[in-house]
Amino acid sequence: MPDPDTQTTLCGLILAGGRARRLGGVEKGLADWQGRPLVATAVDALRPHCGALLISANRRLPDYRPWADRVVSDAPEFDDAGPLAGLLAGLRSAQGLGLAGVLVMPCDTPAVSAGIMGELAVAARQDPQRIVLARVSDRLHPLHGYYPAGLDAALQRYLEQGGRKVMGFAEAQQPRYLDLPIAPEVFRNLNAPEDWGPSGAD
Ligand SMILES: Nc1nc2c(ncn2[C@@H]2O[C@H](COP(=O)(O)OP(=O)(O)OP(=O)(O)O)[C@@H](O)[C@H]2O)c(=O)[nH]1
Repeated sequence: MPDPDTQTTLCGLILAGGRARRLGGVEKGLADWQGRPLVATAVDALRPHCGALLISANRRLPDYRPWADRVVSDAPEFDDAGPLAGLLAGLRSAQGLGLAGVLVMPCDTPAVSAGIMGELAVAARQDPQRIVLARVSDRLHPLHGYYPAGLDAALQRYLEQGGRKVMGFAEAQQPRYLDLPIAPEVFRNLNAPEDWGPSGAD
């Protein structure tokens, strides 16, 4: 019997399309983090598990291109609709590429490693028709998980009806939860200059 872990090709999706208001509008994914653009940390975490890697971005697209196979922008009708708009663009691309679904993470959680995303990838390949969400100490992380490509139509409807909550969408689709035995701080995201330490973000 074929090993399910190797039979399903996933599409990586890094969300970097937000306006980073708490950072004063700096392009967060391109801000320096330990000598590289922050987005590079998410590339490291996703690349080993994915047949194709997408970055969801809405500004400075050429600067993201070296880091991914494709940069995808939000549909104009969902401008400023939040992370779900980026997820929809990713699901549509995965469909176009014939891939099962997207293994997603935001650009701003640099401590989330390839090992952690690998655990989510294994869970996704066991049942590629279902959403998988990371859960750490009872807290859900719906932007770290797996979404089947075939949910694009349902997500489009949710957005058209004004839905903007990632958990609201995900929980309506009977997701699986993957409990990760790690410290909650690992999922800390960078939002404000002080999260970079005394010098702040560039
Ligand atoms: N494609 C896309 N991604 C988004 C959008 N809004 C937020 N994101 C991404 O979703 C993740 C979580 O975003 P937030 O922290 O809520 O928003 P942010 O824009 O990063 O920062 P704030 O404006 O300070 O809240 C980040 O990786 C963002 O880049 C959006 O409208 N489109």
